Amino acid sequence: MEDPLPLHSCHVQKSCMIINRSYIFVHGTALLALLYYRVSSLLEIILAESRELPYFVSYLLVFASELVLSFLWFLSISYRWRPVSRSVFPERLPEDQKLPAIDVFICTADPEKEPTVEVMNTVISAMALDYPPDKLHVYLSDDGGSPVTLGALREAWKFARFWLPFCTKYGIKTRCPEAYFSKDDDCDGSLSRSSSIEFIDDKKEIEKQYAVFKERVLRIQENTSTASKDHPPSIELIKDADDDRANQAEMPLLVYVSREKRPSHPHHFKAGALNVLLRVSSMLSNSPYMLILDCDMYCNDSSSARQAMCFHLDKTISPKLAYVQFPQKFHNISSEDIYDSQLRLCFSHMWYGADGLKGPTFTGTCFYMKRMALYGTSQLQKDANLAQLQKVFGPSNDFIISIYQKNHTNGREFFSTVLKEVDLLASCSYEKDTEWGEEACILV
Ligand SMILES: O=c1ccn([C@@H]2O[C@H](COP(=O)(O)OP(=O)(O)O[C@H]3O[C@H](CO)[C@@H](O)[C@H](O)[C@H]3O)[C@@H](O)[C@H]2O)c(=O)[nH]1
Ligand SMILES: [Mn+2]
Repeated sequence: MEDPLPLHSCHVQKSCMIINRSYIFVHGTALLALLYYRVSSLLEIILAESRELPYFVSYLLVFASELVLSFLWFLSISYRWRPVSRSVFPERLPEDQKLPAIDVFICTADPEKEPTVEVMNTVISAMALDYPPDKLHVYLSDDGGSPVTLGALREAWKFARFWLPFCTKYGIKTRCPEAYFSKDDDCDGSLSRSSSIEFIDDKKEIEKQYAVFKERVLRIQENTSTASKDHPPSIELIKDADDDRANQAEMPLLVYVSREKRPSHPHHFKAGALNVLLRVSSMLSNSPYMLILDCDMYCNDSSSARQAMCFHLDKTISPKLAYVQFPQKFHNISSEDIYDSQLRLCFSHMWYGADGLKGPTFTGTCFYMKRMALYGTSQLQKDANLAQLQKVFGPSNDFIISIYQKNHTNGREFFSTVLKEVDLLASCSYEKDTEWGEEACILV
């Protein structure tokens, strides 16, 4: 059988590489000449009979600082040595039923510091990714255990019921509602022009729904108490009031997860929250890939999941690939951004160089991760017994089974049957005396 067509291609940016290497050669030669000059002058000073101590010390300090700067420059060569760019071919991906499932992990901690409407926009944009809904599972971790976040998430689900079909019907590109409605043009969406009158009516209607959604979230914020550092685990499957399963099948799974927090136990901030999501999701969906997002991010390209799969499913690189990192784009930054808080240098330049050597740097958000890469199972002996596995992964046998099972499930059907196990996996003492945080974990 013929090899399938590659899902992605990688090109070395040749002209850029030639310019970079010429520059490295010129700069490197100048540096070597400078170092030669410094060393020989230093020897002259040492050998001279009338040596002035202050002059000698200051010369030494200047030389030391030049050595440090030269070393830093030397390290930066790696970003210029072999820049590459990659193209993806999502049209070559297998058909929807054969695509692997994805769990989306979103972390939030405090509704007073992280505006709830924005957090919900992140959730909605993830639910609206262009990916089969039965293969998409969105988990919101709420470290504050706040009724505000839970109430708002229920409202987000209700709004998503209108928003998702609207995006699909008109091929909307910007699937974060706040970003979509704050744009002036009506041209987002491949089908918006062809059926313009219907589109304008539908857009007005969905805009009204969005205003209602925001209003309800603001009302929830007025009436309920906020974040706490001392609360039991609480996991809820978000669904319609009538729980009509057939109807809900068109929606991704949406789960609220608030892990147990006690002042006496370390919670390891975002990394701790992600590790809980890793365990809890293994009981409900166990998807082989995960998208990790901070609560102030949104998916600005709905095709990102399919693009990521072009790398994860490409047999030429997938065995060695742990994550696909997307760049972060920053908004609301001062127009006088003199320190480049947008990190443009990183995303538009350094990553291409890093990718040409070993792969781009991990930024802690906006990446599609392979679940198995986090469990560290390759380090384990093949014939490890249950006691050894519990030492690594903790006391839950169901969780250990899920690691080796590898098949994806849809927790909507059996949520109530795994609730007890899920509570154990989200408890604050679960990782005690295990290798979580060392061998099996997310560290961000
Ligand atoms: O106890 C905590 C603390 C934070 N978070 C969440 O973690 C994310 C990042 O926290 P934030 O305070 O916004 O940190 P930043 O400095 O903005 O984070 C940047 O830098 C971190 C590493 O330093 C990365 O992990 C982040 O992805 C990156 O956006 C947010 O969604 C928080 O809600 C939790 O879930 N629990
Ligand atoms: Mn942040």
